[in-house]
Amino acid sequence: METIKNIEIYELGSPEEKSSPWSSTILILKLTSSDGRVGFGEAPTTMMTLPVKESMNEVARVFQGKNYFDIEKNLRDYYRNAFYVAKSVEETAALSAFEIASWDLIGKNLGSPIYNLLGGRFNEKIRGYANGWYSDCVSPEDFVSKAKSLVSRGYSAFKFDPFGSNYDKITVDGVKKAQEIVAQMRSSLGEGVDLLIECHGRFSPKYAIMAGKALEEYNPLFIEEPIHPELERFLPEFRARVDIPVALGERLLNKEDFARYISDGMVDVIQPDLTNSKGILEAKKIGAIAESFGISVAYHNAFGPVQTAATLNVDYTLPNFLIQESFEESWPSWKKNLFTGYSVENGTMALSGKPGLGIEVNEKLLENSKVSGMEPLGTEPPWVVSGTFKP
Ligand SMILES: O=C(O)C(=O)C[C@H](O)[C@H](O)CO
Ligand SMILES: [Mg+2]
Repeated sequence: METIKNIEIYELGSPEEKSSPWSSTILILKLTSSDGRVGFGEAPTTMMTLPVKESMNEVARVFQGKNYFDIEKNLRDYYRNAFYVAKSVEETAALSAFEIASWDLIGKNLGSPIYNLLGGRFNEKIRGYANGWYSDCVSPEDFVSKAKSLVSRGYSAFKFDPFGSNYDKITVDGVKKAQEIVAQMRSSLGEGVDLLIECHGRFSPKYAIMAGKALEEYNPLFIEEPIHPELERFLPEFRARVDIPVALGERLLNKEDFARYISDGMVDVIQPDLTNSKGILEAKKIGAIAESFGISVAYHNAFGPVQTAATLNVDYTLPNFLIQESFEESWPSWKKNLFTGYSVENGTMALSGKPGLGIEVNEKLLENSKVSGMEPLGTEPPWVVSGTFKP
């Protein structure tokens, strides 16, 4: 029986090269098995780096010495012991890292890419959309100029948050400014490009409807997290009043949450983040739940390279896959060079096809990028693309 022997947690970053404020550090898990194989996982950070890192130490108490093939049993074993915390984002994020690293070991043990163990390549091409590209963009011209440079590199879909510093409420001027940005993006880039509107869950319901209705005529592919996440009971009204598909899911933590949102008519496109919602197998199960309701999947992917590789392995296998988020174009070099094994070219994402996740680590960079703790908060919330939370 092959077991999990060594567990190492790396908090990585670079004081010189900041990444997106919410992921200027990443948490990488390295599992070494009794048969000498190495598997990598990743947990997200945002405002929770240290709690997630501590939760990984808690989860290690369950996974240490276990058979890494026993994905279902090991996660259930944690759940049965955790009692109070099994649905905290810190715990599900920590569990995700161990689950992803276990799959990396499984694929390497069997000599197979993970996607071939989950149903194979239903999708040959994975269309990516760019996020993170619009730092310091305030005017419509700013957004268009940066987007055009990515169009020239093959991207045909762009996610962006055009709402500046509006929060809870939005002013008439704020709606007008957002409308001008989206209108200019549409008129300059044409109908062949998909526009994905990010709200970051910033609005109260009525203001979300006001903002959403102002953007209908530009036919966005979807509008993401229009309403504060705790006010999800108003999403059916938003969907009835605004003729733009609603996307959400990065903050949902398990298949039960997604089943509830879908069956209660709250969402049109789901966006699970498999480093928040317990990893690869849960992501596949969530995708199947959505498929049974005719709902598409566009996995959230905003942190690091192990997350991208794990997500791509699931993307390949989903009949109801829609489009894949990528921040790679805006990553600093330390994050870009940490692993090799997948590509993001001309707006299309692809894995190497090597066993496991399909990626290889740069050991030297792994050792040399160790940091401790997030940088202090700035003048903007850490969840925005830098330089955009402006009136
Ligand atoms: O990528 C997205 O959809 C985001 O909303 C990015 C968020 O700012 C990030 O995930 C916060 O942790
Ligand atoms: Mg989002």
